[in-house]
Amino acid sequence: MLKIDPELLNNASLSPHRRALEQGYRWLRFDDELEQQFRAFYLQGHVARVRLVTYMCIVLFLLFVILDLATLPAYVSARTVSIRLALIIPSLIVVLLASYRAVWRAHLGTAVFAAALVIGLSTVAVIGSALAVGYQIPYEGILLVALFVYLIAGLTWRRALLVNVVTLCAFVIMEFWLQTDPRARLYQIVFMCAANGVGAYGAYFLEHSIRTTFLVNTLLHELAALDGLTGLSNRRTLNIHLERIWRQALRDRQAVAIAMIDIDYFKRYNDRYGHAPGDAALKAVADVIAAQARRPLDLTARYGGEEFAVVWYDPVPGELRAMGEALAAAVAALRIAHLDSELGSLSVSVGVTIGLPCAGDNAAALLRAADQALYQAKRQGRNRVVVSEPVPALV
Ligand SMILES: Nc1nc2c(ncn2[C@@H]2O[C@H](COP(=O)(O)OP(=O)(O)OP(=O)(O)O)[C@@H](O)[C@H]2O)c(=O)[nH]1
Repeated sequence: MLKIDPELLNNASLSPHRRALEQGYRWLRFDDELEQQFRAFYLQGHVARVRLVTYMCIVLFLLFVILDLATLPAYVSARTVSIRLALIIPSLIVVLLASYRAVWRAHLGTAVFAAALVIGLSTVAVIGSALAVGYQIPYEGILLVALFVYLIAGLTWRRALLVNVVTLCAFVIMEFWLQTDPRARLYQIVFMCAANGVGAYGAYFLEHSIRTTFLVNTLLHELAALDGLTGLSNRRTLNIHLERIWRQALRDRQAVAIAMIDIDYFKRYNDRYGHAPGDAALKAVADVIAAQARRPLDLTARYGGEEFAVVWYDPVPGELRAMGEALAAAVAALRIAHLDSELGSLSVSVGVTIGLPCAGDNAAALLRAADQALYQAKRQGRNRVVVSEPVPALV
């Protein structure tokens, strides 16, 4: 198993990904929501490979058809070739189609699972159909299929195990039914079980590592993009997001608004109540701020210390003040006691501004204008909202 650096876990926020890494996933399953995310990640990384492997399989099975026609008596090859052409090749074509059609791609995993099942059972049928007419054909092909299903097909471990257990059962039944040589039967069943053991063991560790990679990837992304204390975006993410939606707003001829929010007298709060309650208050304020920007292109960030930013894409200009006041009211509604503030409870000052992007400008001017509005709110006595004039030349 891959060992995770404990420092990485200590620094990451308490996300479901961190929890999964701490709790482990020896049964190769996460909680429902995380499992869905993992499946999407797994599929995304496997589409190209599954497609390539499917082409290889089609070529391989067509070669088997040629081999059957060249080496087997006609009364045997008539059976084996028809199974390969009527069942195996069509199931592989379905997988190929699912890998190409965007609308079907969500079902690619199911298509591979069904194809693997068809291939496993058809291979048993190929061997059985020959045995039924008294002809022993090499059974090694089915060992190849078992290892292929575990290690190459891109199936999750549980699905690969299910396919192989079903195939193994069918193989054992077929051997007892049609195999007349008890020594051959014993050897073939033992080798099938051994191939399953080796395949299942290898596939387990492979998927465990892929799950670890998925979790660590997400944690690293969180560490780079989010603020560790509040879980909001950090300043770097804010800047990247702002530049991105600025360009989009320029294309769509839409406005962008920013609110800068700063907790009032937070130094006094820390001094009176201590740093840990200060952290808890920051987190509570961050949570209510996060609830004020929910549309896909909106963003809430911790700008630094006790200062936050909210970005709204395409807001209604006449509602800017109301949006700023909603932020301040949501914080006031927390009723966090602050006896060293005139109000007796924690409050925020808010500066809001709006801009309509023009070619050649950038979002920094908007951020500066929101910061100046916040500065004015502080100078005017705190616990208030100042809405600045739209950024000149931007609106
Ligand atoms: N507990 C805690 N405090 C923090 C954190 N980040 C910054 N601070 C504190 O926030 C305080 C900010 O103080 P100032 O910049 O003087 O602002 P203020 O006391 O809020 O005064 P005004 O903004 O003018 O109302 C400082 O005491 C910082 O130590 C943090 O992550 N946790």
